[in-house]
Amino acid sequence: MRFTKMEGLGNDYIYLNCLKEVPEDLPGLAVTLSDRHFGVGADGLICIRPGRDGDFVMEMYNADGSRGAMCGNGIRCVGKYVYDNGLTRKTCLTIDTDAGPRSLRLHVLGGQVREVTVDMGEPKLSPPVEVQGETVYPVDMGNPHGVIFCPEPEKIDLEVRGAALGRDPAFPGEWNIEFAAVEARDRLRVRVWERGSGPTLACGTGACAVLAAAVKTGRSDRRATVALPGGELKVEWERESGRILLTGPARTVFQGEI
Ligand SMILES: N[C@H](CCC[C@H](N)C(=O)O)C(=O)O
Repeated sequence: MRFTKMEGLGNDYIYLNCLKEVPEDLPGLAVTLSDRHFGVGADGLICIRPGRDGDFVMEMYNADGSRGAMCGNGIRCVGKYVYDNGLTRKTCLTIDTDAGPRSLRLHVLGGQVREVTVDMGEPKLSPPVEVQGETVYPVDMGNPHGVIFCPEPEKIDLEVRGAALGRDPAFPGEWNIEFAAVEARDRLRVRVWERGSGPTLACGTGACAVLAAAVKTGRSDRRATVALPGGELKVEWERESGRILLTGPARTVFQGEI
């Protein structure tokens, strides 16, 4: 089986072209291939399938085999994959996800996609909750996030603190947890613990969740740069449409066969 390893700000997934056939036991395959010692190594597995309402379907699995409803870094790489591999010539396309269809605009340079803008839809914010002594801002980006503002996210032990919060009974089904510092009204610094994958170098839906919570609480403007360990994402929460636009890179690392 051929695969393509791709990354968006170091949030790396293994991509399978499932347009014609779908391997059995995708959750099990996600676990096996994501292993960074005995497998290919990744934050999870993404299968590209024929579109339902959109042009293609993105089916995403975390490294522990659990299904993810939406993936901001991953969907940018799906856009790059289908264009660079000649599966589409469209630079504006729709990708179906478990969280619903998402529109992409591919920025092509030299015949290859370098950067992608994704319409991530409308964030759904709930009132803050006090959990384990933290004020957590729940934001649904099609997947569940808990945002915590703090002065130095870099000092957080994500394996301990992120896991404990993400698995708190207050958050049914486990949540993705972001620790965010506000550097300026147009710049946020974020560290992420992802359910099903652990600490990651970046999280696209998480970056959107942080911006939404920061705007809602008066901490930031509607357009900001979100700086993560793997790099920077541009995020804008449009006042008119109420939707969040996410812009960032997408890169192919290597192709392989298993
Ligand atoms: N890394 C992804 C988010 C994965 C979320 C996944 N951990 C889940 O919700 O199960 C992103 O760039 O948006």
